[in-house]
Amino acid sequence: MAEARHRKWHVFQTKDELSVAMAKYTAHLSAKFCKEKGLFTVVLSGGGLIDWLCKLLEPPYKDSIEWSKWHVFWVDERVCAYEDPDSNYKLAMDGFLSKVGIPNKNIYAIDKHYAADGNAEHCAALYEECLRNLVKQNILPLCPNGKYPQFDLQLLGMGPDGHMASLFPGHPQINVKDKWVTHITDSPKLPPRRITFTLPVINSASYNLMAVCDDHTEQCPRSIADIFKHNNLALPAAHLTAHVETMWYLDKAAASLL
Ligand SMILES: O=C1O[C@H](COP(=O)(O)O)[C@@H](O)[C@H](O)[C@H]1O
Repeated sequence: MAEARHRKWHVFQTKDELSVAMAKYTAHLSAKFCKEKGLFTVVLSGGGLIDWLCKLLEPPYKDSIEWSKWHVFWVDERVCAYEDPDSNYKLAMDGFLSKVGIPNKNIYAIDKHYAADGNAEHCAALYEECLRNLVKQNILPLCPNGKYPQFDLQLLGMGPDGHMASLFPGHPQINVKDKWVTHITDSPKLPPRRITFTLPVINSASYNLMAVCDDHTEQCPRSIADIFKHNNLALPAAHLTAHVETMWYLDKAAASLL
């Protein structure tokens, strides 16, 4: 494992090895937080990540993880119907969540009706309200500065252009600090309407695990090199930190320019 500034990282020879390590990391934190607090708050993203979580559906994890204590959120969501193939909720439900015993009430998706209507602003406001209610119910704590919710683990991905969640290079959402959840209606990656956690919320998590596997574009390894060698803050993913640990899992191809 390598470490620089606030970042730790591992490079894996294959996606399969990355996936095994991601399952181990997640299972370890699940056991730790379930023991300490009686619950585990996990934030998912969309994209390739859900595929790479598949090892959690295999022994020894599938039967040993205390799924009933998980509370699941999305760091960003595409504002479309739940059934739409673009939906991050659908991706996670079909590929992961429907296969484990997490109670439905512990799965916090964006509002179904505003999502189907494409109303990104309302979806963001209601998702923030949902998080604020969970703080009142003591399911989500606030981070030490008292301003933002603190999730136990966020499982993040990075787009080849260096975006994370739905914070895109050159778009103003990266600067929003007075909200927990904001929205975008002109995302450069389709679909255009999305909601996203703001950067201070993302960085308030106890543990952030960012997984990046090259998708055979030249842009992805270039963005990784830009972040790791030059700390190029024009790329939103370069801003990633966490309260306890910021871990990057890279496959060999994504790390090829390091
Ligand atoms: O649009 C999105 O893209 C990013 C990265 O996805 P990937 O397909 O390059 O793995 C993802 O993390 C985010 O949640 C999603 O909405």
